Amino acid sequence: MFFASDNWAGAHPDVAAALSEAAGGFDPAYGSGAWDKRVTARFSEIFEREVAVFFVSTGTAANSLSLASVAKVGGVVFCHPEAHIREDECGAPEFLSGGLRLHAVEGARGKMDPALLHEAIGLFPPGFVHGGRPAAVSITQASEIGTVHSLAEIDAIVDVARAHGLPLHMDGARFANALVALGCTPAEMTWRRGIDLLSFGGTKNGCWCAEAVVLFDPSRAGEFAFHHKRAAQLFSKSRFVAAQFEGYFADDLWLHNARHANAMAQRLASMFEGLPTARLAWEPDANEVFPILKKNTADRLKANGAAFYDWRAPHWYEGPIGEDEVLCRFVTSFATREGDIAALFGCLG
Ligand SMILES: Cc1ncc(COP(=O)(O)O)c(C=O)c1O
Ligand SMILES: C[C@@H](O)[C@H](N)C(=O)O
Repeated sequence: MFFASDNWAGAHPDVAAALSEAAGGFDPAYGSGAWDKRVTARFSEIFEREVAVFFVSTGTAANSLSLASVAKVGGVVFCHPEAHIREDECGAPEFLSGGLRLHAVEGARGKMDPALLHEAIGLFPPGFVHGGRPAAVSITQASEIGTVHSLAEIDAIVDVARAHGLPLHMDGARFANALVALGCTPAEMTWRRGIDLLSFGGTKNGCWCAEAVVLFDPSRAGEFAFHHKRAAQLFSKSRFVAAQFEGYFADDLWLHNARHANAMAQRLASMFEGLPTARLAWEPDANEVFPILKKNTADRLKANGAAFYDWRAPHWYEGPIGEDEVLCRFVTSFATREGDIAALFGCLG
């Protein structure tokens, strides 16, 4: 009954098979081999335009290098207070960019409020060296609290960023989950809306260790390559990341995995809503479920072997959480089975 994180799930057998298949023979190293070229071409097909792709080891690396590539001296990146780049990357974006600062912009359900974003950017008037200067805007899709920006919500954020001449980064650690939740195309959810740089995550959705930075303006690849190498993210045997993505994209496995994970989250959510000792803090849009449980219910689930996290209530969340209650996070994945959910609730009798 593992619901702590989709990071706990293993690799999908088809991705594992693709990796094994790539083990034999020789192929040029450092991103210049046949696998690399094939997978870069596949990314361009998926996004319906030529893109530059750089494999990295973690989502933190993808986020940090994306932001480093648009950094300026005294630069400020605008993101939600709960953004992973601000809360869970130990200063890597700031460090790898040579000192970018992250400025939090409030908004409900894990998504920045465009009006507040416009206001925040205005706090940094041109030439006011003391405060620094705007450098980029970053959104997370799907968000850290399992919500998904609608296309209109992305447009509203992009409009503000464009009005101020700022590039847009998307943290897509759970990109596939958001994509299938919206039912749109990868292009519609990214560059056609004005997204410039994408952290594309495969690890949580069935890969062993496969993350990538996707540049929708391939002319930026030359400069990005130096950020990538300096951060020690240029894999010598990059074919083994490429091979994972090849298996991941084959027969739309990535979309099937994400649809399954999201469906399991919906199932989990409906089960919580049927419990007298639980209620949903907010509806899940993707594969993360946030119920408020009676503490003794949470304790019983853990005592029976369920793995999930207690979660700090976001400050935009106004719903009451009683003294005898706790907000929790349950994450589903491609590997979650109906039986896992039945077992979770079975132990409550
Ligand atoms: C929203 C989000 N972004 C990025 C990441 C990347 O993190 P990591 O560096 O652990 O791969 C995670 C990890 O779970 C995440 O939840
Ligand atoms: C750091 C932790 O939050 C991780 N990103 C997860 O979602 O499980």
